[in-house]
Amino acid sequence: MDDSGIKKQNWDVKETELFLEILKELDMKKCLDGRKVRNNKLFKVAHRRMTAAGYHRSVDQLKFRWKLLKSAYYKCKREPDSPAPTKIQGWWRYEKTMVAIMESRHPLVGPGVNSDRNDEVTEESDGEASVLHWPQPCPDNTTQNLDLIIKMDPEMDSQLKIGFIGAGNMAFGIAKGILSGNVLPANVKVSAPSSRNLGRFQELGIAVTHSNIEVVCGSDVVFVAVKPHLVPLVLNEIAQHVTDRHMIVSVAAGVTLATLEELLPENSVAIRLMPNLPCLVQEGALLFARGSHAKQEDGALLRSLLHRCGLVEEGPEAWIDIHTGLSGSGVAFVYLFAEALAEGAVKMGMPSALAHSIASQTVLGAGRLLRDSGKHPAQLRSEVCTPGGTTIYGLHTLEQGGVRASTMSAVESATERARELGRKSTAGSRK
Ligand SMILES: NC(=O)C1=CN([C@@H]2O[C@H](COP(=O)(O)OP(=O)(O)OC[C@H]3O[C@@H](n4cnc5c(N)ncnc54)[C@H](O)[C@@H]3O)[C@@H](O)[C@H]2O)C=CC1
Ligand SMILES: O=C(O)[C@@H]1CCC=N1
Repeated sequence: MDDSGIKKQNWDVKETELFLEILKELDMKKCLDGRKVRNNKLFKVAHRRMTAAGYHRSVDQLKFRWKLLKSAYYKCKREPDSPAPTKIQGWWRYEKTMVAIMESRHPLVGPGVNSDRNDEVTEESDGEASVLHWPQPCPDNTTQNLDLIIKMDPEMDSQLKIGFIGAGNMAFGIAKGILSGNVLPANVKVSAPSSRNLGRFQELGIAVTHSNIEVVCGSDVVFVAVKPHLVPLVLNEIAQHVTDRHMIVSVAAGVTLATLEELLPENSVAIRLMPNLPCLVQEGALLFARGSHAKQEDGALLRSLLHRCGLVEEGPEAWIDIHTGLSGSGVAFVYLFAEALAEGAVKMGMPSALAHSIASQTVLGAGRLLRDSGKHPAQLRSEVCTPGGTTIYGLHTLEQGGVRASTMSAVESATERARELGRKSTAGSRK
């Protein structure tokens, strides 16, 4: 076979970064066990995702690129002080992600272990790109992880039918996020009693109806996005149409999995999700908990659907109310702070429009730096403070106003309120 096309590839930075991010997200450490068939599946998923992003590389090209990246990683690991040049141009850009990928599979690559450090290649050398030599079989959960990856295959998302009951702000935020992934607008339907909010969904190409039952009958995944007190009413209405085909995802604050499961037919797959409004701009923070009949792969499917909405995490149900206070409601606390920042500037004489525009950019920049640097907020705060400078004077004033205690109390109150709504929904569902 002529493999010159495999060896001579010009990869640009963005493409390589995307490839590594995909491998990291697919958690390849758990999936590659040296068996060619599994490697192939993993690289096929990566190939589809790269293609969807506009990068057309064959599976063999991806494997060869990965082999070169691994080779560079081992070179640097062997000679940390003055690594020999690698065959990867601009290697330093990728080193951090490679370390994250490789070192998360630490038990397999540590010193003295039969690691794959000897399978280095250069672009001119061996070129046996189709077999990756992984050191030893992964534990038995490999098959399960592979199932998860296959569930997360974007092609699968594109075939799913998604329904929303309720056409409010949160349904719109999630729908926008989902559509920026692999779900097609033609596969989405939303219902609400009045047409008032439906227009903006139609603008996205989503079908609309006034019938909740129509949404359920035409969907695999149904998001229940009505106000919490309406959840029992809606679930009573749709229950007899819910089958084992469905995954019912409630975003209602406080409404517990126990309530959802009580109102749905036996063995229904129910998930409790707490999103937040920045899903609208794909910067949401979402936490979900699975009901007693929702399997790990149902969680993986939901993650895959929502991955463009922002950060998606799974946790025990007890954390959902806390997340509601921290993040579902927390965005409103941040807006209050942004508004107050701007008003402070207006008070000092700046035009309002400019003050608000700078306040929003300040919140955005502070948030991105906090997330991307991985530093503790106190560390970043100290980096802004010059001794005797302006910031420490301002911080002193904030502390005198009790901003820290009142923010903590705000999260606490919102969490408690979510718990209270949960108790009410449980009582309501038993009536
Ligand atoms: N807005 C937010 O930032 C967040 C909201 N949530 C939760 O999301 C849910 C929805 O909240 P929002 O979107 O803010 O509310 P919203 O008031 O904007 O939307 C509610 C929608 O439900 C529709 N509706 C009312 N009765 C209905 C029925 N019987 N059948 C079908 N649709 C019906 C309304 O027409 C409206 O379109 C709530 O349970 C809330 O706790 C969760 C996280 C954040
Ligand atoms: O205020 C509420 O009840 C909803 C839940 C979290 C954000 N908004």
